Amino acid sequence: MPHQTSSNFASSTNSNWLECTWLSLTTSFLSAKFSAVVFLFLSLYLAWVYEGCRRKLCRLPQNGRSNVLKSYVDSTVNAFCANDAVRRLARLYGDSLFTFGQLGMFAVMVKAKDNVRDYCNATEDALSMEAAAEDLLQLRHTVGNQFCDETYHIPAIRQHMNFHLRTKLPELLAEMHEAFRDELDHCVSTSGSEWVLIRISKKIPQIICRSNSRIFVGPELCRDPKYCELARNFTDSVITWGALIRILVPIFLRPLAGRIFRYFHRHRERMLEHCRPLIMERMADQQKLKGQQPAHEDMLTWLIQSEAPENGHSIESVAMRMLNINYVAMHTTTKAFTHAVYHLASKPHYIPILREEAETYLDIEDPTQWSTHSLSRCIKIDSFLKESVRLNGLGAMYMPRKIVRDFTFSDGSVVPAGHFMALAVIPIHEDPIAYGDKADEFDGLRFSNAIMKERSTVSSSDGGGAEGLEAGTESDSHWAHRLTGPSPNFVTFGGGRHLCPGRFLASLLMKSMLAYLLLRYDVRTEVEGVRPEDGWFGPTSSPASRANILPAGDIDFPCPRSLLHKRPFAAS
Ligand code: HEM
Repeated sequence: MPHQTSSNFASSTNSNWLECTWLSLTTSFLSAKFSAVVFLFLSLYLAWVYEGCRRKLCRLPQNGRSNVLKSYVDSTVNAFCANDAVRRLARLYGDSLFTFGQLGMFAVMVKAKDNVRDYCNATEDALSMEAAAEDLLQLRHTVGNQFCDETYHIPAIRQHMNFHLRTKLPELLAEMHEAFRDELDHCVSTSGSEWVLIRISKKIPQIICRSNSRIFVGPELCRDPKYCELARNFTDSVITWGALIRILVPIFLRPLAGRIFRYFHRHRERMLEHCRPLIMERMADQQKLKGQQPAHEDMLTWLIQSEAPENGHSIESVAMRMLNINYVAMHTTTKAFTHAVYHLASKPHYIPILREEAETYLDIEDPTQWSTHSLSRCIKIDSFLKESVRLNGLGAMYMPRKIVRDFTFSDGSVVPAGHFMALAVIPIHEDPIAYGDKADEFDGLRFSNAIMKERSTVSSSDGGGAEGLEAGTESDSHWAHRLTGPSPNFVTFGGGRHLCPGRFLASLLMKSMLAYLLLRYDVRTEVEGVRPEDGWFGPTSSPASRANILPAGDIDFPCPRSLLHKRPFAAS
């Protein structure tokens, strides 16, 4: 190996040093140039994004928005306190439209009574419910086009299900009765003397799912635990993942994220697996009977009887509609009823009042004997449920719509296309003009008292005494005060074009369940008189129990549970 001399070494070190210096000078010059270029592009990009956001924001109503940065910060902060933020903005801007930010998404909020009317009556080509659902929940990616495009489940509910509710009620009640027994009776004391802790939020979804499914898919499938699990959890997973995809995933990656979601959950395939034999049976039924009474009167039959979509009633199509019906029916009713049970458990002075009404109008020994007529006479139970959903709903932004073309309200306010709009349900439901000074306080008999007051006014002006209008009869028309009666001041079931067609079923089931609970159990919250607080994330709220993450057996866990105590069967 040749040895390097010191002079050689010195000269080579010198030349290396020069080379290195030259190289590092060039590199740093180039990297400075490169950094400058990167910096320039980044600044331009940020300026472009800023300008885009500014333009996007500046077309929205001035109320509720500020400069770009603050608006985006506010929209993130609002995600953790949507209820208080909406209340504050509504107080600040009165009846005017205002902009409400939620995790980088901005919606124009509507509150004034006349604006609510315009909003509810707007056509789909101006304010689109479907586009809003697709966009906000990414439904096309998470559940596919067929789920979004076909809508024949709406006439199936409106025309067939509602028509058959009266005759299907005994089945619904029988299933509810069985479900209550299966879910609660083995937990509660049979002696009727001890209080037993029950995590009621785990029980209510099972009872509602079984009862609804009894008239959707019949007696076998409604008791299948795997089917019930699918029917119960579908909505929550679609809503949660849809929102996460919208917030976190860039547009071009969303189809992939949707595929991954579908691959893991397999909602469509599981629904098909469960329903295929039943749908085939109903289809064969339809062909044989030709106009006669079908052997199975349930939602699957009603779907097949509804006007066929473009590609006919394929098995896949009917299964998708069933999935869609579970999507709208289960979590709404579950949340609404859980809220009501928490109100009842924390305000036990209502129990004797409501129980007395149930004992007066309903058969206390056999709930399957209850009829739509006898349930409609229970106006105090109806009122209690309505008051509960008035104050504790599904969230802060109701009936979201995508603005397809610029929309003008009758008061002249214009909102630009491309944005979202929603009803500010909290200030609407807490409006002192509609509900008086104590609008934000729970008064379980608010609506039944209003009905009684109107009745007494009508009967005294008739001069006919009380006999003209027997308390609790169906002959009088006080529908505005009923749970199912929509108005611009009560939008729990929506209003106008998309008014909930399932509200009669939801109301019947919730009234039956509350009456059943009152007739058979005592109920109170773990901490007496304290209603478990609702959980909020983003614009959605849930009864507190959703935060319930410890095993049900852990009775020391301080999260909300209800205490149920079995009563002797016919005790008053
Ligand atoms: C307490 C329970 C329920 C609540 C609070 C509720 C609430 C609502 C609301 C607010 C809307 C209007 C949505 C909008 O305009 O954006 C709606 C629509 C709808 N609901 Fe319900 N709902 C309940 C139960 C049910 C049940 C049990 C069914 C089915 C049997 C059902 C089926 C539907 C359908 C199909 C629509 C869409 C109607 C249309 O687009 O024309 N809902 N619901």
